Amino acid sequence: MSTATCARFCSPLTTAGNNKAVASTSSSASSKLTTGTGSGMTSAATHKKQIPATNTNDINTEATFTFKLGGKGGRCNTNSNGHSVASSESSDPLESDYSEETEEEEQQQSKQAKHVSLSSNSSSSAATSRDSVGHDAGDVEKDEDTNNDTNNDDSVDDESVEEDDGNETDDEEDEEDSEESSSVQTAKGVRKYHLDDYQIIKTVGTGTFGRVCLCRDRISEKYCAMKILAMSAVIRLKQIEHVKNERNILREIRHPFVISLEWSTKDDSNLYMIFDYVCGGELFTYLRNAGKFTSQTSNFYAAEIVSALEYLHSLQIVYRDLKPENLLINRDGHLKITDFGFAKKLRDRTWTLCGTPEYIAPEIIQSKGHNRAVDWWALGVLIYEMLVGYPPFYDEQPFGIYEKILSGKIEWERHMDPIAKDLIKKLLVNDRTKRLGNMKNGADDVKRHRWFKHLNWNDVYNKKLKPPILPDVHHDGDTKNFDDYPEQDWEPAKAVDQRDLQLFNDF
Ligand SMILES: Nc1ncnc2c1ncn2[C@@H]1O[C@H](COP(=O)(O)OP(=O)(O)OP(=O)(O)O)[C@@H](O)[C@H]1O
Repeated sequence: MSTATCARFCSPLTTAGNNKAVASTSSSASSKLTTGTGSGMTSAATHKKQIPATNTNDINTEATFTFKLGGKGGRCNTNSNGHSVASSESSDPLESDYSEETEEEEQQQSKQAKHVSLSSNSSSSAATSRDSVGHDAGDVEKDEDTNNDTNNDDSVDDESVEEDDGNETDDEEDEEDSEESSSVQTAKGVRKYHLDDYQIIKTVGTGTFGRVCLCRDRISEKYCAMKILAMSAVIRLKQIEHVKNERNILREIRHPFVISLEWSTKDDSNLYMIFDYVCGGELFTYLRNAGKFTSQTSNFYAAEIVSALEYLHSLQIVYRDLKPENLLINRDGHLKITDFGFAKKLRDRTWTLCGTPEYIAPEIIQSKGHNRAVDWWALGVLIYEMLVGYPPFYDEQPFGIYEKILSGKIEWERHMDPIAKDLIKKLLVNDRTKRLGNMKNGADDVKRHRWFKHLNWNDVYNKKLKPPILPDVHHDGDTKNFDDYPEQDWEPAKAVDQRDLQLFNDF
């Protein structure tokens, strides 16, 4: 990596509903790009914008694959606050990758996509970030995928149509329950949940549509995290189906390294999701503080992610937003993957452009249609970033990042663990049918790689490995590992009208 800088754009954040930027006393609201060495950074938010400087003498360049930058590709849009979100060009707020597309629609998309050049808007400054980007399927192209992709026997791609993974997991809620309360079967019997059960304590994170607050369940006295999404913002940014996907998928899954959704509800202005509170903060912060992780530390986190990805993929869920910002560390030092905003259930491929520029797989950039293989690609990027301190494909503009991803050139640190390097190379394979994890043995191929040779995977799942980092927390509700966000700026979201409310009927 020839440049020492990496743009980690931390965009201004919206308060729930009023679309007003949270006062920039929160350092994460500033979007200045900085150069750093990993030391001397003062807050988690500052770390978010820095990538340690590279010693250019310490690297050599090897091409692991070569691919010509094609003329087609996707465009990343950003909202007015700088958060990158699904395209607002889609005409229908309900249109999304959740619905099954007809052949005619796909042809139409293909035509539209021919007008979308990779360079078009992708260099928007706001998208120069590690924010997730999403793009409605309506603007992307179905690729015939006649590449050598289909020639490999190990390929798990088939030509089946993407599943309508709509709200098939929805349960009918008890009709007597009001919007803001519902009865849920718990281990201790049926519990009638109500929003008033939760005492909001402090904001610990903000996102595109609202914020995440530490709160306390007055009944169980447990700390939890409440994600509050302003419906008006979700509608405006055409993210209705992504939010429903997130909730539906979270309701279906349970895994030691995946965030647990306890309950979800809505009123006439917000959607609410209640999670376990993960008090250690983001892996991202620890990585920026350390500069880079040892092979052993990286191996520990990678193993927990492999375990989680294997589980998600077994349920045909592709996660699509793997990055250190979405990995939280629990009090016990184990990981919890959070933010399922781009997760999707699918049988084969999907065409929605989403992810985070540095972590996006080539087939997403090329609008080839993508599947679970994108998660294995992102794992390769993540392992590299943990070991080196910055991602393998970096540029100040997304276009530059995409060019590098497609070029296949990776700069390797001279003293990098050769076995880890071998795994990364096998994950960062442009041809997804030859990518480790996406071949006929699935996750087993990754689990059997030499870098993981010493592991007993049952021990991984059962949290028997010793975590390399134990967060500094004094109690379960400790917020010291999160930034401070000004609470006084948080104006209540405005209620949406009945028509808009109906869009969330099944939430
Ligand atoms: N269960 C949790 N426990 C502790 N902190 C959490 C939890 N869930 C989320 N957070 C914090 O809140 C932040 C925002 O959460 P999340 O990424 O789910 O929101 P989002 O609206 O989807 O964000 P974005 O718009 O960036 O995708 C996280 O980065 C994390 O720091």
